[in-house]
Amino acid sequence: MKITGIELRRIAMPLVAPFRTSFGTETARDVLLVRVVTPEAEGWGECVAMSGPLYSSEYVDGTADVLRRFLIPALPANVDAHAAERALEPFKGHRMAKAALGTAILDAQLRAVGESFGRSLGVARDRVPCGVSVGIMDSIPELLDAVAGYIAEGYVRIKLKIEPEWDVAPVRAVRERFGDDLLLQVDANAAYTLADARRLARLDDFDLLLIEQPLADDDLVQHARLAQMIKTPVCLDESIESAAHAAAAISLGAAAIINIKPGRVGGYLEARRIHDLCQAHGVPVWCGGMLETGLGRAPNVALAALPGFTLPGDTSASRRYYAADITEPFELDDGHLDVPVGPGIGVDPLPERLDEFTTSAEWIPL
Ligand SMILES: O=C(O)CCC(=O)N[C@@H](C(=O)O)c1ccccc1
Repeated sequence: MKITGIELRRIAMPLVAPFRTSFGTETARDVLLVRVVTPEAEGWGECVAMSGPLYSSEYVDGTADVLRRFLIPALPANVDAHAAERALEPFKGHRMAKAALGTAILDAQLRAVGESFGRSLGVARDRVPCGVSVGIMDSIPELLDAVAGYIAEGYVRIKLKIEPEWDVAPVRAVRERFGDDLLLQVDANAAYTLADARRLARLDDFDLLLIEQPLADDDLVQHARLAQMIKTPVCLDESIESAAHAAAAISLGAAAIINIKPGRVGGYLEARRIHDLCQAHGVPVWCGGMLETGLGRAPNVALAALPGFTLPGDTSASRRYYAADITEPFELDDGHLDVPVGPGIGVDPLPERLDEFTTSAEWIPL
């Protein structure tokens, strides 16, 4: 495929409510979108990097810079998703930037031949069960109201953000209010250390599906030690940036479950490799979220339909974060989202909505 040019478009998307995690509070997303233009088709990729390097080392201005100065100029004249992945290999890290570019190329490539993303992955399901992520709140009554609302909307799994001083009490309150059958898990975003093991072991009383990223992103050995000290299965997110990381985590016993986020691991080709590796080792995976707009949500829902995704992911409806999405909104139906069936990622930005949220647009001719 010959790329005519690439657009780097920034949009500002207000969140319906502040979203608080152990590393900060989001009230709006400053999103970088990559649009790849070829004579046959256009493709879109959403970069999941946050405004600041708090979830990972990447941040949105940095991804735009590395795309403009290094990644885009490195693309061969004739490119497809695999060739692009090979061409970007020499550049260290910047996986979220690589993922956005690679996804836009993959989307254009699939649209050009009329193949859906799900079909290209070989998924066998046409819809996926959806979980929802619930931020840290100011009080437990407020948390219980929020959880009640999401359960009423049909979400099949609740994930609670936790941090020291907001962990055992909120989890106990949710368990007591909504019963033992509720699929419930927690996400610490690396807020604890091994010194907190005894505190984290108190969560074993609540039959959680998993505890996500309890310790530092760069410490598989400590996670393996913690896994020996608590009953709740350890799930890794920030620690897993590649199939090699996943293999190391599995062999060390640092992860019983893995959260796959295509943006975090450099794109959907690597996400697929991690899925296949985990399936070979009997390690369940689920699809994480980074507050994506519909452009990023669509390929995630297709990915989540692969057989190894046996746990509900953070593939929530658009309305969980946005009053108005830049695509037709993803709507929950009986706790599920339909896998898009159109060519490529299967959704298109709504032009007037996209323009409404655009803060900058830069055209890079190739
Ligand atoms: O549903 C979503 O898209 C968000 C799910 C979620 O909780 N994402 C968390 C995470 O650590 O996984 C996150 C939030 C904000 C920023 C980065 C990551």
